[in-house]
Amino acid sequence: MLSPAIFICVGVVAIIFLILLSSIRSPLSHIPRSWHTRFSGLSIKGRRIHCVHALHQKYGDIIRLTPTKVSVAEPNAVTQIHRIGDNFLKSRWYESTHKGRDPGILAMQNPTRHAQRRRLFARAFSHTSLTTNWEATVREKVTMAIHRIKECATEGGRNLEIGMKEMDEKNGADVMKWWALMATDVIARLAFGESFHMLEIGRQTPYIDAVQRTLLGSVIRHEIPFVWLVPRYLPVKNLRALTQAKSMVFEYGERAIQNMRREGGGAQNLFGQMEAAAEKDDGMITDEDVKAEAGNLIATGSDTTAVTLTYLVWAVLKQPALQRDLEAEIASLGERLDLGELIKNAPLLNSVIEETLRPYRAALGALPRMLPKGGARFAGFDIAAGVEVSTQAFSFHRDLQAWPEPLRFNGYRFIDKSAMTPTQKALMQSFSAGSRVCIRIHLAWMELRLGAAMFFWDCRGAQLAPYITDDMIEIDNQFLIAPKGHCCYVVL
Ligand code: HEM
Repeated sequence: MLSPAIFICVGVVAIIFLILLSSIRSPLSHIPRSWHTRFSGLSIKGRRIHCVHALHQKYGDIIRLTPTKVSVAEPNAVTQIHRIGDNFLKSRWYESTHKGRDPGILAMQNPTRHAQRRRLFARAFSHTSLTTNWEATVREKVTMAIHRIKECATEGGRNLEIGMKEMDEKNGADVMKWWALMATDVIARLAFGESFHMLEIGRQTPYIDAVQRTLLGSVIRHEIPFVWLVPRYLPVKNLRALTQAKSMVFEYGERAIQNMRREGGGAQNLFGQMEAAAEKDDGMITDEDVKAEAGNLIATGSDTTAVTLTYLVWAVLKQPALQRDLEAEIASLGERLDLGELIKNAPLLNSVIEETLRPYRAALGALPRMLPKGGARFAGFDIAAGVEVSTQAFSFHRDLQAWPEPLRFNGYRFIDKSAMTPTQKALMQSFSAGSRVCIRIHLAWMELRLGAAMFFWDCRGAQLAPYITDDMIEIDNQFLIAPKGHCCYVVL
């Protein structure tokens, strides 16, 4: 019988042999790479976007990440991958995170099913439908968030004066927390037909904890699959909660179905509207679809907006001259802060939002796609069909050739859009592009405009709390990005 030591040695030799074999047989041997990505992608896990960016800076715009995966930052290639009709389908990773269940619109691979699902969402999420049916709800939630921020920031300012300097609710308003509660309350109203009242209670519900665990679980499963197998067999509560979160999210979707049945196809019920659209379209939306999409809406619609608004406030408060200019522009618009006015007559506000989305677009990391039949040629490199290519906005939104001083936050950068070069226009993919562009782009813009405008109207003169360091705001990334300290406190 083999001793355990021999057994382990044979296993290690077999693994090394397989790694060498996959490296030798890789169809990507001609693509620039570091010595380690020639063999595996293990070294880029963890701080993925930073590692991939560093590799791009060293080896160029087209690099090999593993023996079977490529990352692309060359402007023409990025545009081609995210263009309508070029058939770069989402990679298998998306659907693998939803084994055995409807993946929902974000993860769907099949282009026909995806187009059908998008059509069902289209009417409810058009700019006109949103302003007619949802502006009042969004405005109400933003107003409440700003009220809570102002309250905490004012108390924080007073306490700091008397020398209380610890990072604490009493010493400032954590804008990241309040933006997250605001965005989640908005999307819960849309998806479930009821508010979760998180702004009123000041914290997130267990359901939102479960949604966040689901996202974390998907990332772990993708990045380190063998580690994912372990938690379900360990008697540790938090680890088991991680693996059970997805079922909880799915089951909670029942609430969305009940509300949909109660409210029918009314303008204030998203799924009711989708069901009505499906009937007209000769299609259908099942209860399972509603459950999947309700969870998806919460996952995609909360932290994306909250992180963007957090970085926006931080970046503006870091530059007092920019803050003064922005506050003056908002003050000139009148107390109502009409959405039409914010779109047409607030060039600095819109420029600051776009500039925030450049280095801090919430989904800055890799968006993986499969190369279609016939493969592609990117920047002189032929890549075979079926290979996974990903683009990461973290790299092409700070491309040294495309953007002057890409690492500087320049709130005035997008004031004169006619001065943008064709490359900048092609690369500025704040909400991605092509057929998989963010479907709630109008809702996101509404929340960003109202959130930023009301903040700089009501919290004029706000400052970053003294204990908020640049290091705490550094980008941490999983699927989305977030400040490393997971908070950003301000005082008045
Ligand atoms: C500032 C806020 C936001 C940013 C920066 C953002 C960004 C993005 C990006 C980059 C994608 C492409 C993802 C991919 O290819 O895998 C995307 C897709 C998507 N986003 Fe957003 N998003 C934002 C807000 C929202 C909100 C508020 C919702 C929901 C209420 C939402 C729902 C979705 C959905 C469902 C998709 C998938 C679309 C499809 O595949 O057809 N997003 N978003």
